[in-house]
Amino acid sequence: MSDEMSSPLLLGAEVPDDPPAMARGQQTVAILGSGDFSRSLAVRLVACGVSVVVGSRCVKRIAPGLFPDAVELSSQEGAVVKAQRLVVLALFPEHYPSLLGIRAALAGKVLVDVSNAMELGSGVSSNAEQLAELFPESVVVKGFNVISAWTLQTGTQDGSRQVLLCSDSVEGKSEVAQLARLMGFHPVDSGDLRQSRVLETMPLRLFPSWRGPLLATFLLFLFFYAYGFLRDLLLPYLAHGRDGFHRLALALPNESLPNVALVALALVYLPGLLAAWLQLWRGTKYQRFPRWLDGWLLRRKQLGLLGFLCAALHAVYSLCLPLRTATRHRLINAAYSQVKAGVEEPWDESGVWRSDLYLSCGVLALGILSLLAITSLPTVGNVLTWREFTFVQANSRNTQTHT
Ligand SMILES: NC(=O)C1=CN([C@@H]2O[C@H](COP(=O)(O)OP(=O)(O)OC[C@H]3O[C@@H](n4cnc5c(N)ncnc54)[C@H](OP(=O)(O)O)[C@@H]3O)[C@@H](O)[C@H]2O)C=CC1
Ligand SMILES: [Cu+2]
Repeated sequence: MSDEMSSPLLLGAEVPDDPPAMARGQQTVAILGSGDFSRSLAVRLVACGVSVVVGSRCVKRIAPGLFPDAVELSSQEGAVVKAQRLVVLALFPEHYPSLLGIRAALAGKVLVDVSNAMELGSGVSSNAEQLAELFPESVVVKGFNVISAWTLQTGTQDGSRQVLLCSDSVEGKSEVAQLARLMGFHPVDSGDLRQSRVLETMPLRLFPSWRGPLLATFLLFLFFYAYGFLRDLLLPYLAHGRDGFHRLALALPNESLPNVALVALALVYLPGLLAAWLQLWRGTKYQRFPRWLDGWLLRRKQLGLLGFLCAALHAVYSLCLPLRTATRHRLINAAYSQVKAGVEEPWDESGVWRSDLYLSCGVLALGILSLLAITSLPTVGNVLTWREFTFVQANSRNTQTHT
């Protein structure tokens, strides 16, 4: 588990901190549309000391009290005229052409497109690119589309602080970045307007970076489970008629899980070694890795967290072992046989030691793995210095020797 970002887009440079051209309170931002997104954004901006004018097709239809008192309501054109530079389009993209009537007013303004794609891999050009074509005299910046109206309103505490921005205009992008920063977000430069194709489909993708690791973990589990089934249940049954099929539900998963955890952990560290080896072999580090390796490197954190999940499940399963009826039965049976055989003190020194050491190693390994998992979370990783982070990551790797 390393500090890798989960998407190539997130690798974009942070937008540089410009000297504030428009300080707090001095700028007026126009928002076109009076729907959910518009309202949430207006509330947020007002709270951050930015003056807001909302442009609606019909101001009278807006319910009183929907927007904070500080927000000025106006016609679409009126709002655009009042805005110094930034005009946020809180409308659905199919309504962009309806703005052609106020094209002259929009000229020279920065249009912030917050829309999302309707389906994956639909058109060739994105909403933002189409907008730029409709309004060639305006600057188009794509952004905020991965932020929900809810996040805008409740603040930025709940994780999603990043605002991905893209535009062909560096200046426009940095103006929007400033606004995002003012609202407490973390603007990230995702490149030129072509990148909007990726940005717009992001909210539609369900855990994109988790799919591969989940599949790998599932297949690994299936493999170890099937192997355990063949070796410990089916073959003894066929060879000696020994019926151990009651182990299918708890004992067998419990034996498969640590194997999956270990292999997943190995898969976390393997691509780094492969990458280093490839760089040495090529004699340069300024060449791109093959796609499969790139994808693998980017998904190390997910693999590691899934490995951690398996290890944690293994711990819980192991704690349940003594609760099984089968265990109780075996215990009573052993006691009975012992009484029958007249044995008084069956203390097995090496067996006792082995079981204690085994459990102790398991607990330690899980503890270290937890540390690794926790420090790989961005919120925790951020409070560690780079040296501290690598120290934890490298040392945990060296001590993972469980089972
Ligand atoms: N809601 C969310 O959580 C998020 C929304 N977005 C994006 O924000 C944009 C707006 O979403 P949202 O606020 O939820 O949508 P709503 O349906 O709530 O609001 C859309 C607004 O568009 C305005 N509008 C302008 N022209 C037209 C027209 N011709 N026909 C109908 N409506 C028109 C209307 O305002 P009026 O009548 O005042 O003109 C209407 O209130 C979308 O592109 C969406 O993808 C992005 C991220 C999150
Ligand atoms: Cu174990």
